[in-house]
Amino acid sequence: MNAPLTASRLSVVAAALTDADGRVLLAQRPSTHHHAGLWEFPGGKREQHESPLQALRRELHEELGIEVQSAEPLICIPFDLGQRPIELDVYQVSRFAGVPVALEHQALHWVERRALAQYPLPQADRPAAAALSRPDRMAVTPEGIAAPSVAEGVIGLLRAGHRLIQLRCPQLDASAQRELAAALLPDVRKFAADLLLNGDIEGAERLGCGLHLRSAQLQQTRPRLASGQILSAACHDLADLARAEALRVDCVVLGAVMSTATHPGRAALGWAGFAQLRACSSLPIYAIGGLCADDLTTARRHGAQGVAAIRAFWPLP
Ligand SMILES: Nc1nc2c([nH]c(=O)n2[C@H]2C[C@H](O)[C@@H](COP(=O)(O)OP(=O)(O)OP(=O)(O)O)O2)c(=O)[nH]1
Ligand SMILES: [Mg+2]
Repeated sequence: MNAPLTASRLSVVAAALTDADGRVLLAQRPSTHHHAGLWEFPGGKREQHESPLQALRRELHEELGIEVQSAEPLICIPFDLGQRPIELDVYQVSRFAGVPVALEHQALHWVERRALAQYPLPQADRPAAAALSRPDRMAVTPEGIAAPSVAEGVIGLLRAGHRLIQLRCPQLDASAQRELAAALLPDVRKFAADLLLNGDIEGAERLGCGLHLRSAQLQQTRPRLASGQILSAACHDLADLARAEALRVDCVVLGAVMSTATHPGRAALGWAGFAQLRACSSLPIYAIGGLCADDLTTARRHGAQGVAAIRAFWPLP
């Protein structure tokens, strides 16, 4: 199945305004507008003669009565599933003059980042809410190394600031991988991080940790996980993304974006191919395949939550 090709997307700019406590401003759309009553990031359609930042300044002046002083690109989300394909270009704005007033919206709320997903948002905004509240890197453990070295490497990842780690140990049997996860969980929790157990549904259910579904497991029913247990899934195409969405996963890993030494035979999506698939899903998506931390800016520009990688993040030689 191919993603539908889109000649042009409507260019929309929006702002994640943040206050001194890091909360984000959500605005309730007017009752007369498309998506009435849903909560959004203030902004609007970019006019032809405008740059994204000029459009953002104008929209925030019109809608909130504030003057933007600086804006950093957060994520640019191509999204083709709505009434009209859009490209939602979201900027983080922490410096502005004035106090936001609802000049066009029904209401304004300053929202804790973790609570953003609890608001009814337009589908296209879901990846932006995730970009504001979840890690931009997923570190995956390398195969072929002994359990003590995996444990040492995972502690190194936590110390280096990684907060989302997928434990993938095809060299161990399922019970040894589960044992390793159980031993690592106290440290993972101490760092307020999440550990995703690769492929072991029963293990994740028992240990109360996260779970990363292999693409071959996407046909199954939703695992019984509590709301704090992150569910992610490996996806390679549109059909995988649709199944992951039906399973209500929290995020997916999509690739390969670049061809890699570990999967030489698999055709690479390239960033354009990645964005085309991204546009057909409302899930937060980590890009994988020949990528490293230097690719984070490019990843965000193509609508990715961030980058997933094995060797690029692994702290041991
Ligand atoms: N501003 C904004 N628009 C969004 C978000 N998410 C989302 O799907 N959209 C869609 C809704 C609209 O179809 C389109 C642009 O919205 P808009 O209604 O704000 O446009 P505008 O401010 O220029 O308003 P108007 O001139 O049409 O009255 O983008 C979001 O977070 N913020
Ligand atoms: Mg608007």
